[in-house]
Amino acid sequence: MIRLEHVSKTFQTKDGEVQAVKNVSLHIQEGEIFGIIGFSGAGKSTLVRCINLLERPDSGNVYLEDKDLLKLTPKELRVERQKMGMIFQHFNLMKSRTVYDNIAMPLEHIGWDKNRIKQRVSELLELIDLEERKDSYPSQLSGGQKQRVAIARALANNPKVLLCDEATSALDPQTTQTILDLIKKINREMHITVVIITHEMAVVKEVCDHIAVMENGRVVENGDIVSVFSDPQQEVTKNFINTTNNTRKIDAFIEEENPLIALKENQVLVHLQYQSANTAEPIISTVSREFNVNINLLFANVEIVHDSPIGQIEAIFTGDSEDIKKGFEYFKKSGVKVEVKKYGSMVF
Ligand SMILES: Nc1ncnc2c1ncn2[C@@H]1O[C@H](COP(=O)(O)OP(=O)(O)OP(=O)(O)O)[C@@H](O)[C@H]1O
Repeated sequence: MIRLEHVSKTFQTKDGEVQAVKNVSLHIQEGEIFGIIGFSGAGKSTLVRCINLLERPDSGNVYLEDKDLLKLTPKELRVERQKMGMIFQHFNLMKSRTVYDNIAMPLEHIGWDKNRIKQRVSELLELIDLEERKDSYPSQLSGGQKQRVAIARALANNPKVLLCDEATSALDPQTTQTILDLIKKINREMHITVVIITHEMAVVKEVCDHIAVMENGRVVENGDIVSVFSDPQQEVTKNFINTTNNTRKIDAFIEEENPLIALKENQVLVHLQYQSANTAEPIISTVSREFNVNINLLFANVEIVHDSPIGQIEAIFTGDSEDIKKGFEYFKKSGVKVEVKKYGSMVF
């Protein structure tokens, strides 16, 4: 649906050149919700603006349904752009226009007649559940309501793609959830491909099928959401994942030599990770029973990513080193990942 090939974008500033996007290639499939995540300044906004050519890349190609957007005439590009709606962190609504008029605006621009506009706007007001607020002005709406109006405006012209630039970053968690539910509904029921850029892992975890992680203008990791969550490769990805759970607490405990994890000589501190297919409890009790290893759970966390539970456990194992090793083998055979975080004084 959308293909970026070797896209780069550099800005000239008074302090010199800023390479915002460096040689990025991505393929966004039709019908998916694709998340682009990265810390502030990673280049996410610039990249997403290269998709609809709000920013023109310096080099590379941008394809929408196999059309190379950079090769189109201005008139052809206007037609292709209509296939992409966009929403923003601060909604970008026209303050002097009512909800109805904000949604109608893109349709007026392309010359629809009043009756056709009226019918389309009422469909959209129903979709966003704001029929009774159609005569309100943006200043009379909450943040979540404003974003719903912005979504309706972005969808007015029946686009095939919805680009969301930090669309929930200005909203509280509960309102974020209602906007994410609406985006999911639009994706599933209207078959609109969605690209979400965000710095919030919780957003990605909730809605995305696929994720690309950006750092310093590059895409450093890219894959389906469950694979990236269950087996992150890059440090930056691990940091993002840890923002949604408490496993990084254990690293802080290790760092500060917290007494909670002071180990005796026959103990090790272990991180276990498992997926839905291998629910941990029976495996833990089997290892404990069969290999005579005492397992004391410190933290446990289960993330539901795309309806698939991914569990993380921090535990202290106590026992003979040979038995603990056999226990590790049993976990690995059962599909549970094992990482020793800290040793007592035993030798493996
Ligand atoms: N129009 C511009 N002119 C000059 N520099 C720019 C421009 N737009 C972005 N940049 C710079 O490019 C880099 C990437 O910015 P970008 O906004 O794409 O990152 P981001 O990941 O979206 O971050 P944020 O979430 O903070 O918006 C930053 O160093 C930024 O200062």
